[in-house]
Amino acid sequence: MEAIKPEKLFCSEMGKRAIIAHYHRTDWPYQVVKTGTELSLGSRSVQFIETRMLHWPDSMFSYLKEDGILFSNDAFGQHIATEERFDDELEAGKAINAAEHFYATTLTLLSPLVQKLLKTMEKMELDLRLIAPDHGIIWRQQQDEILEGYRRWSQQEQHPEAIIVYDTKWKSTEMMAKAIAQGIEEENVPARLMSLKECHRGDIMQRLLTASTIVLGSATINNAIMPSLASFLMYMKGLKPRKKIGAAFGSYGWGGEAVKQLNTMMDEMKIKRIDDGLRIKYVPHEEQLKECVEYGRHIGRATKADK
Ligand SMILES: Cc1cc2nc3c(=O)[nH]c(=O)nc-3n(C[C@H](O)[C@H](O)[C@H](O)COP(=O)(O)O)c2cc1C
Repeated sequence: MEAIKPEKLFCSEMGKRAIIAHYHRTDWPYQVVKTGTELSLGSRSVQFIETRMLHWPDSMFSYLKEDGILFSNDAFGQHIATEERFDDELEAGKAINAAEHFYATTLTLLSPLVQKLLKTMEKMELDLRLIAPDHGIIWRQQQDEILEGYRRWSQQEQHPEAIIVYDTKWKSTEMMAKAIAQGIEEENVPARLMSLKECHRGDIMQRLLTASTIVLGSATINNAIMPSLASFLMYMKGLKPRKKIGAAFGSYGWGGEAVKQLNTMMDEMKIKRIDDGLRIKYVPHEEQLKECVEYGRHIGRATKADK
């Protein structure tokens, strides 16, 4: 600011408050704008549309009417590092995939606001020749696809698929996870094993954005679930995924509290639990693995029955 010395600094009221909270400068030339404000730049004009909480309080779209460019702030963005500038310069599907990851890890909890925003945009009948988010690539070919993606993701549309998120110390819970996955697939429902030792929590949330079923597995350690599960579930809870069904399992030695704790956490997240879960003492033997397969089939059937 000291170097540029702008004549005016256009921002929303919330933007002004945020800038002051960061830089503590009340003397900068703020010019507060809001939805509907139009700013003439000579041969061009900018229209502002406030998009509060998408995903910061000060978020705002700026629309350059004459060129059909929507500077969309965080919306429609991606966490992607690439030399390319435009969606069509990336290999097919890569930009949408990155946008889906961004949505799953940043916007899921704000889905009701996204739905409202999409309606507002529809009413405004914007000519969207370019959508330029703050971070990520610019959409110049796949505008319809990204808007359709936001419609589906914000409505949390899902398909029958079970994501098995688990951790294990000595592999008994993993043996259970694999047998449960087998049972789910025997019911012709896709099952994806996601070990917390191998998968990033963001990647799990992306898969969970469109999958109907979450199956949580943990060994009991010190009367509790494993720390990796606790960390993942805290993250997941914040993102507020909706319309899920769930189940829990785990190996234990004596008290076996983990499954009960997983159940409680699912209840807190309003996940519709299939039942009270499956626990096996120490290492599962052949008959118990069959029980796990049967439990998987039960989850598969519940997944198919869930509407
Ligand atoms: C450090 C440690 C603490 C444990 N604490 C408990 C416990 O509080 N309650 C329990 O039921 N089992 C406890 N166990 C036993 C494990 O739950 C049991 O060995 C289980 O089979 C491990 O499953 P895994 O092979 O999937 O890691 C503990 C094991 C370890 C290594």
